[in-house]
Amino acid sequence: MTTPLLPSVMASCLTSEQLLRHLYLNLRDYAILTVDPQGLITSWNLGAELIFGYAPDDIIGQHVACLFTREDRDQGVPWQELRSAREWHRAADYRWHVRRGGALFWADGVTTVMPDADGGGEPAGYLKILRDVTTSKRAQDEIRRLATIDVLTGLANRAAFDARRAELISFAERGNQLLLLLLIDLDRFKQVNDELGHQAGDLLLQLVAQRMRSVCRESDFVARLGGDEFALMHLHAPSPASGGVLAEKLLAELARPFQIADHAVQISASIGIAVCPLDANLPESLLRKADLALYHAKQSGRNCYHFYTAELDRIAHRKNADHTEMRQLMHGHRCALAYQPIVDANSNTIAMEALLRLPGHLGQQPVEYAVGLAAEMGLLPQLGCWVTRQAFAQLRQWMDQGVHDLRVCVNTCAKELLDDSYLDQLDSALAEYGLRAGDIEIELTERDAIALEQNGSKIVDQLHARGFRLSLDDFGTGYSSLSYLRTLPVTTIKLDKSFLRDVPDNADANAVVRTVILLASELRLSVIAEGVESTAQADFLSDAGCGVFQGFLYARPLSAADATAWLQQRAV
Ligand SMILES: Nc1nc2c(ncn2[C@@H]2O[C@H](COP(=O)(O)OP(=O)(O)OP(=O)(O)O)[C@@H](O)[C@H]2O)c(=O)[nH]1
Repeated sequence: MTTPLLPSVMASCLTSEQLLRHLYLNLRDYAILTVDPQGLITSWNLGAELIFGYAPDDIIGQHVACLFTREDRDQGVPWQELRSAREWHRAADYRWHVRRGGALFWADGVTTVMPDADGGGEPAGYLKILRDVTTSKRAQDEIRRLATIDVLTGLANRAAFDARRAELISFAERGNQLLLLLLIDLDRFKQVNDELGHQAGDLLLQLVAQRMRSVCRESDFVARLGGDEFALMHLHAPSPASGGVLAEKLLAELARPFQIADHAVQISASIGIAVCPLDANLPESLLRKADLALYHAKQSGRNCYHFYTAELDRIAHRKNADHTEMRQLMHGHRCALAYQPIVDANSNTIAMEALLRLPGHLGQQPVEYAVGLAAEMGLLPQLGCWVTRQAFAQLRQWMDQGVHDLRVCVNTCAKELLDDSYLDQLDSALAEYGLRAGDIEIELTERDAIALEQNGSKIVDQLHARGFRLSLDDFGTGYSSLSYLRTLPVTTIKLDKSFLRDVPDNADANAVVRTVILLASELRLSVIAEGVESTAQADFLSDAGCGVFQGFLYARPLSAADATAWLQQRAV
């Protein structure tokens, strides 16, 4: 509603007193009132009447405090406002006020002091001007609320969680209380989206939010941090262990099937718990520790909870250091390959297995650890490509030096083979070094071969079709599922060294080895015996029909230079 203002020509003809009087009487949107030094209302304009609902006769002579809420009155706000106006000449009035009948409205106003006529001593009174801005206040509050809630579930969102976490930590510290932070991440939620669709996934998240709320107390703070990750903060915990009780309740509640359209969906969750102030008393660090615990719960097989421990921090630091080391190794090309000869019954070297060697801490770990780390960091294609090219370059060099009938064996894993660029980089390395696919033997473990098959990958067939030799590494340590031997297009099995431990002194061990060799021969597969350490073992294997060996009896893994010398010596 607009206030009818005087036309400027007319205004210029008025005295200031007339102008003020006109405004006082006509401003309908603004409440203008005066109060005496004691706070009693002395005048009341039309705007005040309209906004507060009191006629002048009803209100003049009342204390201005009656226009304030009960809480503000209890806290002395009306008197404080007059005091501030006296000390600072004005006081902002931006708060809830009370209309006649008790309804509240949000006021935007100011209280100023009116000096007494001779300009000194006590003020003559106060002038208060305000307007009703409830609509815009509610709109602002709604905007603020929307900025702090997760629209899908109605829980607090990440921003609200961050703000509240800091507040609760200081409550906990001031009140000597324990604050539990639980991070909850649904397990394999992606599958729900993939199988039932995104809408069903959304509905599930909403139902999960409801169940979480049902497990918590009113005073607990529950938020959705994003995706399928939730957080719960619980103040006044009687002990750190109560976090475990709460986590178990949550896990049990989430384990009950969710009805989504026609489907009863069964899910689980993993939970990480950190306790303030025992684990951390800074918001970021408390969150990081709960996150480490959650990561550990996921690593431990999911559907469980885990508390933060200093050991997790140590592991995380170690992992961080390993990540840095791996990045530096890849960047500075500081990896190397060693080569272990594979010999036939006549002691001819028929192949060299390329083995990755890393310096530093990573070098002291099993090679699978480094490979897993590279996969985690997205560096596996780069590492695999480096190994392949290095091994191919070495074979080329040996061929150029006159070595014939030698293959190089390169180890791979399912993750590497599943990378889209794998075949292309193999092809281009073959072309670059002028090699044939038959010069290369690709080794993968049974476990990896099965993982590839379960993944629906055709890569093993594609490698076979291109003419690469394929061998099943560490045969006998994985599933040893004989049906895979029939279906996988492998040319060779590498009998794991654990088979040879008691050969030839133990009749049962001998029987197992003989049987595996016989089976391979029936399936027209070659067998390479790994880990041959004694002539007695070699003789036994030869008698059993295995004619290809690898092990310390012949040679340990050699540097590239030593492997070259080995080959030259053999040629002589
Ligand atoms: N329906 C739905 N899905 C979402 C939403 N936000 C994220 N996601 C999906 O939630 C999944 C969360 O991924 P992760 O937590 O890494 O995967 P996960 O399958 O739960 O696997 P783990 O946590 O390792 O057990 C991703 O597939 C996201 O695309 C959402 O608002 N609605």
